[in-house]
Amino acid sequence: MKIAVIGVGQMGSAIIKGLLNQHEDDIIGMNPVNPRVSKFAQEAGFRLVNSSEEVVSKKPAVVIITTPAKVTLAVLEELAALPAHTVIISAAAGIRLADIAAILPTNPLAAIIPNIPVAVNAGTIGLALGGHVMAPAFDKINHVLTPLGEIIRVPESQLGIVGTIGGCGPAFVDVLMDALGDAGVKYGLNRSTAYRLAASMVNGSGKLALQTGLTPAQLRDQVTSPGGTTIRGVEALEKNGFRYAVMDAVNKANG
Ligand SMILES: NC(=O)C1=CN([C@@H]2O[C@H](COP(=O)(O)OP(=O)(O)OC[C@H]3O[C@@H](n4cnc5c(N)ncnc54)[C@H](OP(=O)(O)O)[C@@H]3O)[C@@H](O)[C@H]2O)C=CC1
Ligand SMILES: O=C(O)[C@@H]1CCC=N1
Repeated sequence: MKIAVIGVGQMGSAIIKGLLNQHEDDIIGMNPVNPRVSKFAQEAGFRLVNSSEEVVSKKPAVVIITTPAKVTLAVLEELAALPAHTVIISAAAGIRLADIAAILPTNPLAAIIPNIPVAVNAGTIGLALGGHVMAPAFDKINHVLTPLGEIIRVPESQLGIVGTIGGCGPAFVDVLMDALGDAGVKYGLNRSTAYRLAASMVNGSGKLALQTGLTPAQLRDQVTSPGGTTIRGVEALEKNGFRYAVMDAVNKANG
């Protein structure tokens, strides 16, 4: 399938890596030319173009927009001549499906908020469908997104909070892993061992939650042995407002 990714920055690159890992789609990236993106295209092995006209002329089956929100509608205007069957998937946080439909009224539309782990096919992708998504378009959306990670389908009204937890969340977890890494170094681990330990622990905790379906509180209770060490750490987290700090991070990012 011919897939164009418009905006080959952090998110666009992660999506391209995830797509190239999994199947042999024909990937076209579109980005203003610069050494960073040229090097990435050469190393990863996809075609790079630098104008919307070139994207339109290639008649892609799916276009994924990962440009900054402030330029996204202008970029979509440039893509208005795409064939009506081209599915448009916008990953630009804050751009509404209605705004896209005003520019591309006949194309099947979807809005997503992916996250950076799509690069290793372990992403979390909030998905809201827009107009004209009949079975063939839905199949194309699934073809593109399923290999990238878990799809959380929600009404568009919930895409903001899904994007805050799923899309911003990796940065919050990265802060946690960074702090755990520092703590490991304080107690004598070398830095790479400390980071590997933290990442593996986060990976396993997520996997256990998904596979068992237990609540976070139930899982925490499995770890806190009576009179043991973990409950003392949990007490310190409560004393220091960890739970509120996390909720307030979501408040701020979602605001
Ligand atoms: N990063 C993330 O985890 C997530 C990001 N998103 C969304 O993805 C979008 C991009 O974010 P992010 O990747 O972090 O930002 P980046 O700044 O890393 O990437 C944006 C890319 O878009 C390119 N660009 C700018 N203008 C145009 C244009 N007119 N045509 C084509 N390409 C253009 C930039 O080019 P240049 O090389 O010149 O800078 C850059 O490569 C945002 O809308 C954001 O909301 C959504 C979910 C998660
Ligand atoms: O920071 C941002 O604005 C984007 C949206 C979700 C994750 N990154």
